[in-house]
Amino acid sequence: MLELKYVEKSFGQSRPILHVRDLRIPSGEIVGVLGENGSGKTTLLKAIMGLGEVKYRDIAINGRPVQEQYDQLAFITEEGSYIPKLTPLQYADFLAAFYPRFDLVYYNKLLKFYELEPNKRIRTFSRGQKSKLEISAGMAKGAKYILMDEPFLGKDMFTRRDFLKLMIGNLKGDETILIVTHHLDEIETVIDRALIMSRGRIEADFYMDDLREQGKDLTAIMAEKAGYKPDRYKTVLE
Ligand SMILES: Nc1ncnc2c1ncn2[C@@H]1O[C@H](COP(=O)(O)OP(=O)(O)OP(=O)(O)O)[C@@H](O)[C@H]1O
Repeated sequence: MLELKYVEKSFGQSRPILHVRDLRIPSGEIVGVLGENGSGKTTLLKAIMGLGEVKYRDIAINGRPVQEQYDQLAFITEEGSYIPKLTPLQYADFLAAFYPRFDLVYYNKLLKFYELEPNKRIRTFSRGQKSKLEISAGMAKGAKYILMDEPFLGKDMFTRRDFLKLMIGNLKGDETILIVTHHLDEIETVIDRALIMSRGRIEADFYMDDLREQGKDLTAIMAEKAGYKPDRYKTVLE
């Protein structure tokens, strides 16, 4: 169970960019973290990871502070958590030392699948290759809590589909996954639960089965929660 009792982040005197209270995510859930640009999704994931300063932070995994159990967490981000001066194979040694459940066989399979050169320095990889390495490392850590910030960014449709299939296919069932994305149609059938963020708060929190029972889909509920006005663009053209 990942439990955010209270987390708040703000810059100066302005309105908090993150303000979340009493959010509980039981083990094994795949949760989509959704919302408009600037709604606080990345800030939420970073707060869980303990990255960046926050005003208040009371977050626990199974009742113990997150900072005591970073080996349980993997953060997959476009910014990259790899060590650029290392090669993928050297990086594997580092990962194996830090993550007790690191799966070298799976990591090597992913490197091969993504056609990543194991003995080339990561810093010399293209943006897309670095991103694939980030995913390979993140998925092979054997972490129980996997936080993904826009894992689809800059990836073509087939790479996105493969990634989802690979991710689902390798889960053991007790992993908790938080996935920030704007690709609603692609994750709609993958996630169990959705959080919709707005202005740093969780505006909606629901299970996909309940949404389907109501005959709604993610796009409709997002538009509803965001107060999307289909004609607003016309104010620019007038
Ligand atoms: N250094 C900063 N100073 C002031 N405001 C900041 C700073 N960094 C982020 N913010 C603000 O925090 C808010 C939340 O940003 P965040 O990156 O979490 O949004 P997001 O939901 O991930 O957006 P996107 O979908 O565009 O990636 C934004 O309104 C952003 O302007």
